[in-house]
Amino acid sequence: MATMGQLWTNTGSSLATLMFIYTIFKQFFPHFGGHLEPYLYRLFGRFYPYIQITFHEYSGEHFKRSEAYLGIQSYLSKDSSARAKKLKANTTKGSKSLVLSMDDKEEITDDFEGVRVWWQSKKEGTTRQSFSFYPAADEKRFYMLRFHRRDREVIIERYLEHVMREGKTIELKNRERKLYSNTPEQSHGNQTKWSHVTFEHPATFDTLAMEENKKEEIKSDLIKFSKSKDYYKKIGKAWKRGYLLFGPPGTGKSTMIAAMANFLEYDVYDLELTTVKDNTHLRRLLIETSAKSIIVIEDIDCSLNLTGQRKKKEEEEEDGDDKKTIEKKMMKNEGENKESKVTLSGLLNFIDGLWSACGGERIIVFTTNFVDKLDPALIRKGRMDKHIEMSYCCFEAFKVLAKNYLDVEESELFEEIKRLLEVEEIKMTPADVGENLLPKSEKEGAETCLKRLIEALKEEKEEAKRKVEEEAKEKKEEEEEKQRKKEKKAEKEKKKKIEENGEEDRQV
Ligand SMILES: Nc1ncnc2c1ncn2[C@@H]1O[C@H](COP(=O)(O)OP(=O)(O)OP(=O)(O)O)[C@@H](O)[C@H]1O
Ligand SMILES: [Mg+2]
Repeated sequence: MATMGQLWTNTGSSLATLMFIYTIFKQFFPHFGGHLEPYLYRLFGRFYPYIQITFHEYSGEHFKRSEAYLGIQSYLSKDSSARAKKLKANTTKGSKSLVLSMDDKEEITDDFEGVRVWWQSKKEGTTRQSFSFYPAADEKRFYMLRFHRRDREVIIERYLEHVMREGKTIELKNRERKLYSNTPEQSHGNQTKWSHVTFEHPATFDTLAMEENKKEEIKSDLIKFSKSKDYYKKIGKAWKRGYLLFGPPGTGKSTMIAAMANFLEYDVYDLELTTVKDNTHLRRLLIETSAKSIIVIEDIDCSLNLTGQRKKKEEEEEDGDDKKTIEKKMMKNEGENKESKVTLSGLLNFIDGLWSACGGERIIVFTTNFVDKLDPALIRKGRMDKHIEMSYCCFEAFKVLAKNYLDVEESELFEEIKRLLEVEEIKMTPADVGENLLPKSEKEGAETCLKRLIEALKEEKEEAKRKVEEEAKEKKEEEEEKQRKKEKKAEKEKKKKIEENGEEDRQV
């Protein structure tokens, strides 16, 4: 004999079947039994053990597609392309590839923590033929999530959050990344000051010529940062990190930024400080940046004219509080340079003032060729948390370039190159090494390119030798000049003293 439980289950499933038939029936005869519907649903609800949640495509104002709907669409795209029989392909604005999602009336299942749920893509709307720019006016699309009521807690408390998080991640992965730059204010009136193009720089950490352990250190630092949302919250710090890249021109600072952006899949905001009118404008630009982005200020020393100012400072006063003095200089700079009134304190505020905490998950990168000339206040830890020196090409870095440029991992010419770089300590930037390794015609093989590099390195050595000799000569001449001046001065003083003594004798 059937137990009571089984009886209820059977009744429940029969009612569910009835309800299903009724829904299909309704699609063909939409006006039938409208007044009965509330009673039917109430009766049905008593036995039907499932809960349904709908997520509409357009909710709220401004015809903006709902974030939840888009998140679910992305989340389901990974499963639906494998499981659903009818798929729909879409190009979404800002997405780099086609988004496949299940077609209307399709259903797929999903499992989470041992709980099964059903997702259905649905559409409701009029059959009337009309024209509208907004599909929401005629058709209302939505996703319907169905789950057993005993799983309510798991779904509400964890599953939905999981869907949104995963969906966001897929969305971010699929989106076209952008390179923003700030344009001079006058041409844009009150509109947003960032303009953008698609970011397509091919540099990656694999193509970056650098010691392997240094690369790994930077990569793990970036990964740690991107996964530390809760940690930053716990320690009460805004979720951002500052990097200072310094080194001579052509050592890969800009390339490193591109590699970082590609590694983290972040957007890049290239901030040109000289076109920023004042501190308020700078703050506004910061607010307009999105999360998951790298804000770059290249050649910070040139942007704020700190080097020139610093020279004057050294002449004027030997010691004193660095920050105050530079700030003073920058105030002066305001008068001299009508175009930009950004001050050091404005920039410091930009990096770690209260506004900088808006949005979160941002990396700020400064690059400079002259790290010693920068204000210590600007680059202290906490503002620029990680200082990375980009230096001349070492043998390990050369091997990366040889592999990338020539597909060569071993060659007998490597020994000579190693000797020149390590024993002779010849300094050549990765940019120059790369240029020498680059085949200049179809006929040029790897060996020709490597030999060209060896020649160039030797030339560099001669050049360096010449430079050292020249510098020594200049120094010697300077010393001699100094000595001459000193002797002249001593002679003058001696003469003066004799004259004074003679005067005194006469008076006596
Ligand atoms: N470490 C490197 N690894 C791979 N390629 C490099 C590296 N350094 C330089 N290059 C090559 O040299 C070119 C110039 O490098 P990059 O613009 O990154 O130098 P930089 O340090 O930013 O110079 P600058 O100080 O003048 O801005 C790049 O296009 C890249 O191809
Ligand atoms: Mg650069």
